[in-house]
Amino acid sequence: MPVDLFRLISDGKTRMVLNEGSSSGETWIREIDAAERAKQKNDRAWKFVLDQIFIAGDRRSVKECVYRGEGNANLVLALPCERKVVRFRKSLPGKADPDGGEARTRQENQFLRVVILRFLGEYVQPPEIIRGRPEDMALLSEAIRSLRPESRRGKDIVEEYVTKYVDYAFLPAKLTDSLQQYHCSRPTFCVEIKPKQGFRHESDEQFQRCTYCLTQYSKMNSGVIKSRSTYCPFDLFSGDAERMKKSIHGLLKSPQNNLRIFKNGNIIYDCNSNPDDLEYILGEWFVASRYRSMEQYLKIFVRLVSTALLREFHHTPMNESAYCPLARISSQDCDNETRIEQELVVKAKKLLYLSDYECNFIGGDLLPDSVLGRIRRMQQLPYYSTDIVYKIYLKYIRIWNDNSIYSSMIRMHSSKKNELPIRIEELCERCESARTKDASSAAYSSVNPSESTNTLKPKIPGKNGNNSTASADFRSNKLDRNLDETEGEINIVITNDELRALQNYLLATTAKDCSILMAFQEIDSACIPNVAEPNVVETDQLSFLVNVGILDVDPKSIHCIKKHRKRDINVLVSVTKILEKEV
Ligand SMILES: O=P(O)(O)O[C@@H]1[C@@H](OP(=O)(O)O)[C@H](OP(=O)(O)O)[C@H](O)[C@H](OP(=O)(O)O)[C@H]1OP(=O)(O)O
Ligand SMILES: Nc1ncnc2c1ncn2[C@@H]1O[C@H](COP(=O)(O)OP(=O)(O)OP(=O)(O)O)[C@@H](O)[C@H]1O
Repeated sequence: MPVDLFRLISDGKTRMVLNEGSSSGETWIREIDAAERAKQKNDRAWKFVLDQIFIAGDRRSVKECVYRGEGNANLVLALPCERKVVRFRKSLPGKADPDGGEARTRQENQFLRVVILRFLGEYVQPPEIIRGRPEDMALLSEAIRSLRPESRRGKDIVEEYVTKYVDYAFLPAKLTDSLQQYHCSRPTFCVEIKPKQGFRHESDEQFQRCTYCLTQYSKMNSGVIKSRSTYCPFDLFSGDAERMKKSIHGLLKSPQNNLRIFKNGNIIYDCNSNPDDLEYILGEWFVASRYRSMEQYLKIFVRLVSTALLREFHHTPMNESAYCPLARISSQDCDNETRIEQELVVKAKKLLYLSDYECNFIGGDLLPDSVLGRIRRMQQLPYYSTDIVYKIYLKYIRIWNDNSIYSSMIRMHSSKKNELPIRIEELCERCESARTKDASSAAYSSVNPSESTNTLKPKIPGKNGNNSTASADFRSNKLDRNLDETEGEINIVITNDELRALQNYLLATTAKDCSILMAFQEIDSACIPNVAEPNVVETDQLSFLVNVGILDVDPKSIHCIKKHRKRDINVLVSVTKILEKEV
């Protein structure tokens, strides 16, 4: 834009330029006007967010009901007037993205719309992106500090780009609006389950226990939990009534970070609760039931939750073409180089065998459009064994980063045939030309969503093989990214199948870490509103309106492959340590 024009616009004299203007000047002005309108709209949206969070007129105290929860990466606050939540990315001190999280947030949003929706359909509702002000983040962070669990306070909310999602702890207005005529205002109860891994590939069948059950040993060993849970994801994903009941009982007994119950958006049962409180909680929930014993309450709870997990709520096309098998790999890719030390594996296997307990890996039928069916199907995406995925990771990590891997994935999933978007030779040329450019130039230069899908910019390795910009990897703030000297070679070309294996492994990881939220509101059977049939569940002479959503479907950083390798070794060490004492 010409400097004079810029000055005039920033002086607010746009009309004058329009009168004199050239056509290109007018285009600039239209763009600036649109940008200004968008900014004003964003500022209003942000103010509305803050007004719902802070106590009126006091920007230092938040309303108690707004803190919803947090995980490792994000903190979530409820927006009570809108039935929405706002999700803030957390960062370690000094590790926030320099662009306020803009590039990452935009790519995550695009990943969700283009890739995730094709797997999980309408169980996921894409968010709205809002840009807050850094000074408000500091105020917010201070004001909510006391509401946060001690163990999560190491990270803070700093980045100004935030996302606003539907609040799945409540029913959507389209279901509840019709209730108003019946003056029905019963509380909404919500059950959150983080089911974890309910499917494993044949190539990963090493142990008689599943990843979740094995991870319990390392959590015990590190003191995160006091006793191992009896919950097994394979039982939940089996679809079999008895096995599901067993798994739900396991979750209630030891909720850990896998089960939470909310009443009107407030947490009433989680890992900090006493299981003895359950009787009171369920009694309050099923107050209209003619039953009164804990056993009977549990029966209703299990039926209700199982029905919500197994029922088909939405029918949207699934991305079946993503499941085409990978080419067979050559025998040299199966060598021992990147396998976990066999001695440790054998020892753990033997101890697990002696412990005389195994997970039931038999997977039952799930309806394809049920929430469990959708999640399990995504976990089934083809990839080579975890050993080989780790090997591919080490081989290419100097060339591929989160930005390049997800840009290519988004392009692949946008294409009708699900083809890899780029010829491998083309990628090579790009790597070569990128390397000859100034190593300090940004690998992740595009924050424009349309650009980020159309250009693949491989990362430019720095001196030690480290990435030249932080933002090329989404979760750079929480991973040790100092690559060993031996890791990665630059002059090698990834094959289509290797790239697909990496991408599918990451997608499956997202599906192994997402959460399901089920909201229930009891209604009189006499006044069942005119809503779609799947949203009404009738059990034990009670009727409920139900809604189911999936959350936390963020793209996983490519470096989680390395993290998983460490986790798996740690798990086996913990298994041997604990079982040596037990068996
Ligand atoms: O590796 P896992 O299976 O222990 O899963 C991690 C979760 O641990 P969990 O076992 O569910 O307590 C972990 O959850 P917590 O922090 O333990 O609540 C995160 O969800 C982590 O994802 P990310 O690194 O934040 O993207 C999860 O890491 P990813 O596996 O998704 O990379
Ligand atoms: N759309 C939503 N509606 C209702 N509650 C939500 C929503 N999104 C998140 N929450 C609540 O906030 C909590 C933390 O959110 P989220 O799972 O996104 O955090 P995270 O840091 O990404 O988790 P993880 O540690 O699994 O990576 C959830 O467990 C859930 O209770």
